[in-house]
Amino acid sequence: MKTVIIGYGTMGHEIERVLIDRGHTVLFTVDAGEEAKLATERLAQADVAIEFTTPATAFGNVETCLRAGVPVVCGTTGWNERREEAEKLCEELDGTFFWSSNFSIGVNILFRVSEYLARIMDRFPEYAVSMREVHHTRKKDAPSGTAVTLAEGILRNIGWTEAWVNHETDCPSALGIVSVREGDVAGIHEVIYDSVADTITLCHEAKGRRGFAVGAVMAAEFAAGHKGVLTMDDMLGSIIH
Ligand SMILES: NC(=O)C1=CN([C@@H]2O[C@H](COP(=O)(O)OP(=O)(O)OC[C@H]3O[C@@H](n4cnc5c(N)ncnc54)[C@H](OP(=O)(O)O)[C@@H]3O)[C@@H](O)[C@H]2O)C=CC1
Ligand SMILES: O=C(O)C1=N[C@H](C(=O)O)C[C@H](O)C1
Repeated sequence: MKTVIIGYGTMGHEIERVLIDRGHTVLFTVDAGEEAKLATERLAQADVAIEFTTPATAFGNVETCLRAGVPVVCGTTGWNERREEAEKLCEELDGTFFWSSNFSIGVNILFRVSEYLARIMDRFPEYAVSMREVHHTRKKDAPSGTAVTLAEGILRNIGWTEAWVNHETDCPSALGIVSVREGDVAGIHEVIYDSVADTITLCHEAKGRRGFAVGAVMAAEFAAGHKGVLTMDDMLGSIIH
């Protein structure tokens, strides 16, 4: 598979290592200030592009790939307000756009388990639900994209919750997400149900960034052979359900 890596930072470098390990070719990488490399005729030589940049730049890069007819896998978080626009553009152009807030297999298992637990907790309003996420200090967005996906899954399944807020709260219908930034933490996510009797905690801790990169490359392999707006459910649906 001939790939282009857009965003040659921490994830871009990790993804490059995984691509090479899996026998793929990196045609070129693009970092901030190198956007000229994304000329259609160059980009169009790729089977797939993998985009991990910043909340402010993700939409533009996804649009460029779609207009060049190149399937794009995007892991950038913090640009939810423009994702629907990207999905519409993908449909209009009959392209391929695969986004996930978290490409690691472990977190995608957590997403499923959390929704399952939320369906049970719907019947136990004596619990309060909250979340905590911890990441490195370079992270630009809060709460993390993964925390937002987890929160959306909980809100969909628990009738006594109404909205998430990005701080601690005593409001019983709100899901408070606490974001902590320290050191070089790769990513910790906790979902906590607390009552006077006990506490139930779901926790995922990434041991590094390899798991995100392997998932993103698997997504690129999948995207290179599929059309439309793709998700981890499309890729893993038959395995994790
Ligand atoms: N979905 C998932 O599984 C995961 C998602 N992420 C997300 O991926 C994103 C990137 O994370 P990470 O690699 O740690 O961040 P980094 O800051 O290490 O890397 C981002 C890179 O993108 C570059 N960049 C900025 N603007 C552009 C542009 N217009 N075109 C091309 N490159 C550009 C930056 O350059 P410069 O520094 O010079 O600005 C930097 O090198 C974040 O949104 C993060 O939340 C991270 C891990 C897993
Ligand atoms: O910025 C990161 O590092 C990460 N970002 C993603 C997120 O916002 O959820 C995924 C992972 O937690 C690492």
